[in-house]
Amino acid sequence: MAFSVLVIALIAAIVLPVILHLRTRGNNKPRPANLPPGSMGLPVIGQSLALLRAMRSNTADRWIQGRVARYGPVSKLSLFGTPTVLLTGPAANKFVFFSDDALAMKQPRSVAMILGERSISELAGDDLRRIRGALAEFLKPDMLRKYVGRIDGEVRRHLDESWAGRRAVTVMPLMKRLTFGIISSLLFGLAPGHVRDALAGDFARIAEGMWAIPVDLPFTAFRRSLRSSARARRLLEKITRETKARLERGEASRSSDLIACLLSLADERGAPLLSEEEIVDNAMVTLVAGNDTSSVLLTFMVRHLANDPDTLAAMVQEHEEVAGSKVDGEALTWEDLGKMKLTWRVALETLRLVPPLFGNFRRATKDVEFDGFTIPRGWQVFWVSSVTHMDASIFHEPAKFDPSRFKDGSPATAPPCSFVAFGGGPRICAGMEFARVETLVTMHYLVRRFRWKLCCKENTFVRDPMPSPLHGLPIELEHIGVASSLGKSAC
Ligand code: HEM
Repeated sequence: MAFSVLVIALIAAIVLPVILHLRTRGNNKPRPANLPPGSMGLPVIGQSLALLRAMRSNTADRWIQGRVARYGPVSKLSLFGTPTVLLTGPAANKFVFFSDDALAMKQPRSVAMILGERSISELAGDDLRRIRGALAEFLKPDMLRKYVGRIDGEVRRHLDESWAGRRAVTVMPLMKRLTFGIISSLLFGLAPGHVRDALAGDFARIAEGMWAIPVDLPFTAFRRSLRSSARARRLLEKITRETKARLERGEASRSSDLIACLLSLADERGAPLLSEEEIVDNAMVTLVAGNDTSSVLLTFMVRHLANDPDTLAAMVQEHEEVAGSKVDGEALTWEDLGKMKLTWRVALETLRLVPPLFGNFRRATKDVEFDGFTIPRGWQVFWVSSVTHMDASIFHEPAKFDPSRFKDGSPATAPPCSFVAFGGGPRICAGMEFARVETLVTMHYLVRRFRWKLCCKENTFVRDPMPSPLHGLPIELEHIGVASSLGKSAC
């Protein structure tokens, strides 16, 4: 049964698109002469399977570098059924991030089916500015400073429940649980419990489907993702209705959570700034964008610190100084986070070495030139972070973990758009500050309560599509005795 479904899926995924491609080939407009070098591979399939395979075997960086060595920093290929130009290097990154008029943030169609048609990743022009501005209202520092105490409470509760008293833990699933708890509390006001757990399962399946072959047949990752997305959407619609009622009764305010904030925004005529569909789609996209990325960062920080006792010792000192200025059990504040400079440098260096987002796509809205080549209208542009992050001419000894590169917050001598873990330009990660807050708060309690040793000597990871360390990073824990006292937290 499962085998025949697989065969049908393969036929649908490979043969049908080939037929479609052959039927529509004659209608294609002539291609410009100065296309970038590179092969388009097999019709429709192109290099998609090769890239996905390389990501799963942790050789995607090498795969991309192989193309750069062969064709140069600008090359053409075909990914997910669309002709694509791969762009690498700081100048190319800058071009991608600052060419909003010519390169739209258009995800493959399958992603829009999962995340909705009105999400920030699908919109352009005034709609995009309106949605981005609305999300910024919630994600801006002035707002986030109010949430430090709530995040502090989530972190301490998580460590008490899932780390305290254990001799060994597996880091990746725990960090996913923690960041999902934080983000679902702040975005939707969801308390710990089975609704939150069920939603976490749905979002895990949603993420799996986003980089899967988009075949909507039983037992495919894509079908599971669509189903989970529909279920998550129903829950968010219910939460949106309930939040609206609570706002009307004065039981919630604009700063309660993201949904309350978006519902409270009005245009100059007093009409709601966002429709309910836009609120739900953008809450979905913010959760997807913010959950796995932060958990990957925290997991790989734990991994790097296990191998770097000097950096860990310096971080412990930084956090003991912060703790020394507080009453026992008092929650962290925004001002405390400003003192955790070394910890943020460690985070940035971890992001340089293991950027959670391997790269992303744009779509050319018109024929556009870069480096003497034409990128035709309708083609995808694929930017990747790792090639720049591992360029020895920008980052000396690029494979070395060296947080001092980020002494002033950004790599001192690097050209603009060399460090692109958060993207860049007007579409730079909208949740960068949010990520900083949850990372610093988590690390504060982690390094003061535990020491750890890696259980696996082999230091590898796969991308599926997010980086995932071998076996989820099992570690042996040593408790060093700074117990949590949640009772006194500001939460
Ligand atoms: C370590 C953590 C994170 C990393 C590495 C990261 C990385 C990125 C990157 C690279 C982009 C830009 C993609 C592109 O230009 O193609 C992006 C966009 C975005 N991120 Fe993050 N992110 C992180 C955490 C978060 C968090 C915590 C949130 C929300 C709470 C968030 C919300 C968003 C949103 C909404 C966008 C879309 C912005 C737009 O399209 O204008 N991210 N992120």
